[in-house]
Amino acid sequence: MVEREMGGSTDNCNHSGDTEPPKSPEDESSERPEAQCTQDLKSVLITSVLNLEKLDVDLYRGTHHWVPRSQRLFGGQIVGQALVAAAASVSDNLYAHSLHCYFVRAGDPKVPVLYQVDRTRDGRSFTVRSVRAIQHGQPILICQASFHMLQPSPLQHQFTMPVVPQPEDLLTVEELIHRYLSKPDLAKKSRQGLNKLLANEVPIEIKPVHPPHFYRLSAVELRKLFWVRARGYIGEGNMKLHCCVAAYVSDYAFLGTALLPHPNYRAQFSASLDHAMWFHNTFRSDEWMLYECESPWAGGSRGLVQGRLWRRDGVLAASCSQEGVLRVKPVTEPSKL
Ligand SMILES: CC(C)(COP(=O)(O)OP(=O)(O)OC[C@H]1O[C@@H](n2cnc3c(N)ncnc32)[C@H](O)[C@@H]1OP(=O)(O)O)[C@@H](O)C(=O)NCCC(=O)NCCSC(=O)CCCCC(=O)O
Repeated sequence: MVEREMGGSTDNCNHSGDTEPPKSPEDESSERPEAQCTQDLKSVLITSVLNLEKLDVDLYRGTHHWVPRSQRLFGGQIVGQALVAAAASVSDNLYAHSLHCYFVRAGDPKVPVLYQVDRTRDGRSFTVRSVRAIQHGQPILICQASFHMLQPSPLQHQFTMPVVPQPEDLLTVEELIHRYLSKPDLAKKSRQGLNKLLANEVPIEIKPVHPPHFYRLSAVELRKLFWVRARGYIGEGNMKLHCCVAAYVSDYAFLGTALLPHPNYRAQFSASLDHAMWFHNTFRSDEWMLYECESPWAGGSRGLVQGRLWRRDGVLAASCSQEGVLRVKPVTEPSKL
């Protein structure tokens, strides 16, 4: 499996010029001490979704775990698996620092995905890989990923992390749904929809910062903020893997951010057209990170969304950007949540 080839416990994400990769607080905190984590289930993202089968040199096969109701493959899965395939032929002293993808066809959940890697360039400081995700002989995703060696610099800056409640003070999506389901006057259609959501086996834990905005579109808050982490244990060390998990996580409920300013419309057809990520510092995708999502623009049946993944210590871990097709229809009845 590719994971074993990915250079084991090396740190392979870009650092913002530090000589030593910054320790995230969780590495020092006792939030999930290694001893306790060994009792946690190893994340299915690692054991299955991002554990590609090597078929030949630069050719891998990925399987599916969770498929959205749209029955097209989840974009984050294809991006995460493509990054695993790209990283497999990159040496341990290089770190994933960016990726750019186009989703050119819907993924078919009935068949696996093949990942064909082209070793585009091995430069002195930067290495680039191109990946085609293929089903039925046709590309569903084209992706370029770039890797950089550690090159410290005095030039460093970042935005400031938003001030929000800590994850320990918030409820998970599942806890919120159970709270909504306990309402006796909940509309039958809403109850059915929420039970379907509960049945999802999404391998990600989410704690919305503003639950009503998370479920009931309101034009008050034009940003979506939620704490997010991979379900289960991944552990320290292999930053390539954490970048692949972050790629998976970054596409979840991302495009929907473009609907926030339009509470009177809902998506009739939505799909990610592209996805770009930049990895800035080390992080643990199996520890809580704050995902700050906003939409600077929408029009012409498309919406642009941008996201920042923050470590709890305020360090910016990664930035994401995506445009999607958004065909909408008016909301006929207000949310009954
Ligand atoms: C479909 C893609 C994006 C474009 O392919 P193209 O061949 O150009 O198709 P369209 O012409 O767009 O037709 C698609 C579909 O839409 C119908 N259609 C077309 N024009 C209109 C219109 N003006 N009004 C209404 N409907 C229209 C058309 O008839 C077709 O319907 P169908 O015949 O029933 O299919 C193509 O490039 C593509 O599929 N790319 C892959 C996209 C993808 O799979 N992305 C990753 C998965 S999506 C994801 O993971 C995020 C989900 C977002 C949820 C969230 O974050 O909240």
